Amino acid sequence: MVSSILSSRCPLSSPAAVARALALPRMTLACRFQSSVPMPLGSMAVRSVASRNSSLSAVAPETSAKVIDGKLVSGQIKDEVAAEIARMKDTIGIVPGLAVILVGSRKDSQTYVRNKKKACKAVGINSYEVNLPEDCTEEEVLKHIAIFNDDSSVHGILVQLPLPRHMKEENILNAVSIEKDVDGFHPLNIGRLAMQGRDPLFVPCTPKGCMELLHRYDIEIKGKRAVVIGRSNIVGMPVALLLQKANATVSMVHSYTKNPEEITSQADIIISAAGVANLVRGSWIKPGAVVIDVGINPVDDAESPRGYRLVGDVCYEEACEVASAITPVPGGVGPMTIAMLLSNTLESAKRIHNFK
Ligand SMILES: Nc1nc(=O)c2c([nH]1)NC[C@@H]1CN(c3ccc(C(=O)N[C@@H](CCC(=O)O)C(=O)O)cc3)C=[N+]21
Ligand SMILES: [Mg+2]
Repeated sequence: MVSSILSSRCPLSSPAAVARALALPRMTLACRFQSSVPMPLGSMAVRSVASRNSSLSAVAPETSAKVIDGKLVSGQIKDEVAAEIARMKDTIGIVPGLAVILVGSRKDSQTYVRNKKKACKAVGINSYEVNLPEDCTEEEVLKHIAIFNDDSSVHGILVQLPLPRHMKEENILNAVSIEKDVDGFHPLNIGRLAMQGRDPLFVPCTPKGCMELLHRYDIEIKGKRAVVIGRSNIVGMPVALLLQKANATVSMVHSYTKNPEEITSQADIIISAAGVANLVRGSWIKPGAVVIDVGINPVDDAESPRGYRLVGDVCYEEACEVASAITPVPGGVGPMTIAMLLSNTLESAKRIHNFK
């Protein structure tokens, strides 16, 4: 399965992409790392155009990273999940169910929820959705969680994050039954993830998706140096724990890290979840390193129908010339997050109904 994936290469950039890159740095480098990391804006644009031009004329294929195709792998995983769901339905007549609670009307959250529902449908998971207004009370959300906790047709419960500011995330996440916590955000599941010799009932979807990509591309983790950029509860922290459990030596880089480039350039594996476009430059990456880009940053783009497009945390074109393998954005970790949610929901239904 992997051989066809392994041969796909970083695409050469189009003239339009070069033009966009010139406009990019000014918009995107206002990041929280800026005070600690000197990033010469002018030289970046010049350097990246120079490297693009050379790659347009003649680039040895060996210098271009393998693309880790999350879209492709997520499709394989969805097929596997769909087959298991069909087998379960045929054998015991049970169909897995996922309940999604969305509070407020953030456009990005609505898009994610819509995509999750679509993905459920594609693999045969029943999905249930509750939409609550931005100004509803915490009690209202807790009430719906309680209903889903007690509903035997629901095997997974997901409360879309972020929640409105007036709610305490901890109270909400605490209320989800750990048996149905397909996001893996319940403190008990996180606590077990952190402990040696214990396993959570669920591993958070995005971190699990990153690990699954490394595994399916036969990238060794044991004994390797891994650097995680960002320390969020939903990605940075849990993915660092998973890497550690897989016997990597793990460092965390965050907004208070002095000279992050010095740390990242020692890494065999970089997982970036900072939420800062173009943070990770080519010079931050050790030649041959594997780069997993979790960033999903909107940048203005008049040519795109939505008026913006999504980029990761990593300067993709620069990284392609240094890394041995890299995930694109879109088409990398994003689709894997959804595939892992489906897989966690199936796993939950199998466990609840003791289906092997
Ligand atoms: N309780 C909770 N659980 C989550 O798992 C959760 C959440 N809250 N809040 C927001 C983040 C973000 N997230 C993504 C899911 C899919 C893509 C995805 O499919 N991205 C596509 C393309 C997206 C596009 O083009 O719009 C890609 O990268 O190729 C991205 C991001 C889940 N999250
Ligand atoms: Mg992606």
